[in-house]
This record gives sequence, structure tokens and C-alpha cells, in this order.
Amino acid sequence: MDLHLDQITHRYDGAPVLDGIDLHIPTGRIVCLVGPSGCGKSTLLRLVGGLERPSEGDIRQIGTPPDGCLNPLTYVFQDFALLPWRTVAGNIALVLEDHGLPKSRIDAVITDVLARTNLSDFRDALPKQLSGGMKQRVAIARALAVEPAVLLMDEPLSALDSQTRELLMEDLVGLWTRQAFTAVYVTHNLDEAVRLGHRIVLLSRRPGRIRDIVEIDTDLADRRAGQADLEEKRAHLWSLMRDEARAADAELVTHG
Ligand SMILES: Nc1ncnc2c1ncn2[C@@H]1O[C@H](COP(=O)(O)OP(=O)(O)OP(=O)(O)O)[C@@H](O)[C@H]1O
Repeated sequence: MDLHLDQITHRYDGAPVLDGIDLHIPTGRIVCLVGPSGCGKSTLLRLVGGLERPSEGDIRQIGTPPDGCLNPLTYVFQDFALLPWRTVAGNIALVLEDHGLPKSRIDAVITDVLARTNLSDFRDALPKQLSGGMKQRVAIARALAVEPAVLLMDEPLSALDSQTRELLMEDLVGLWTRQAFTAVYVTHNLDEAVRLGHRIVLLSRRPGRIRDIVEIDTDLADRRAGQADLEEKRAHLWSLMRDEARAADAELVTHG
């Protein structure tokens, strides 16, 4: 299922946060949203997920969600959002129980997503027994359990240390390579964006407008930290973001 954003504009209390966003999110691709703090990345993700309605513009879903999809637009949050009193399997079961699936089907889905995320040995563990990286793997497994059409990922690796982030990036690449998923991935981190994004959308400072869209054709599985072609894209994005930060500084001085 593709998503098309047509001229999305959003205001809070009359103040513009996003302005005229046109964007295509193709099936089977990871689209990263990057941009300076407060430019509206999370807001755009909430609009895509239907948690809020845009002040202007349309978000169209083209095509149908995958077979067995229980929740077309599914979030993965920075803070994992696991229930502490439920086991790993129990946390995943939670999102399936509401759909009235038989227990045997729920067990089969849990077994499948735990295998896909290398968590099979942790089925009966409680969140407090898991590291941050493992908790986020559980959150990703839980999101995959509903066969989403589009994963909406809001800074999913930001709470993790850099080594764990690297491991999780490798896991996400492995997951995508084995079975391509569609994602909108918000991040501050340009290294993450160039490792995981097929398309990187740079927003300007508030109100967020599309400043640039960078496509990266290199297969996810062939990307490595510090690789020359990725470095070039990262440097390009950073040069544009640095301009935004400078402009923001200048504005503060002007109005201060
Ligand atoms: N519910 C709300 N009501 C009013 N203003 C809001 C609301 N949600 C967000 N904002 C404002 O909208 C702007 C964009 O916020 P948003 O969180 O989308 O930005 P962001 O790019 O994700 O920021 P960051 O990178 O710091 O997480 C900010 O100025 C924020 O204060």
C-alpha cells in the first residue's frame, strides 16, 4: 500500500507547523524524515498515522494492505511502550487479542515474529530483564505481528547507546532484506537515515517544508558505516541542515 501526501499543511492555534508537504511513500521502501528540532517531523508522522487530521491537504492510501493485516498504520516509539507485567510473548499477544484470533493463531504469529527478530529465546522474559536494545526488538516484533502496511517509526533508536543502535540498524536491514516492509522513519541522526533510508526527506525549520529529497539506490544490505557514497549523501544533508541552524540563529538575533 502506497501513501500519497498532497499539500499537507498543519497549524497549531493558527501557527503553521507544516507547510505544503507533497510526498510519496512507496510500498516496500523506507522513507526517512530528517530536519531540525521542532520542524514538524513527529507531527507529520501523527498525521500520516491518522492520530490528527491535517489543517489542509489529503493523505491517500493507494492499494490494499498486506494479507492478514490487522492494523495498517502501526507505530514504533522511542520509549518501547511495553507493559512491564507482561512477558515478551504477552506484550505481543496484547495487540492480537483484541482481534478475536484463536489462541493457536496468536501463538503461531508470536513464534514467527520472535524468530524474525531473533527473540525466540526470550519469549517468557519480562521487560525488566531485557536491555534497551532487546526491548526495542520486542517493540518491533509487536509491530510486525499485526502485518502493518506501513510502519511509523518515531526515533526508534534514539534511546539506545551507539553500539546497540548499530546492532539494531543491522537487524532492521536484515528484517527488511528478508521481507521488505514499508516504513516512515523519523530520526535526528543522519547516519541512521543514510543506512536505512531509500528516500530521505529533509524538512526545513518550522514551518516544515520539504527542503530536499535524497534517493539512495545502494541496497540496504550493501551499506556500511562510513561508506564513501553514503558519506557524500550525509555531508550533503548536513550542509543543508547546518544552513537551517544558522538561519535559526540569525532569526533569534534579529528578533531578540
Ligand atoms: N499538540 C501540539 N500543540 C501545539 N503545538 C505543538 C503540538 N505538537 C507539537 N507542537 C509544536 O509543533 C512544532 C513541531 O513539533 P514536532 O514534535 O512535530 O517537531 P519535531 O521535528 O518532531 O521535533 P523534534 O525533532 O525536536 O522531536 C514544535 O514547535 C512543537 O512545539
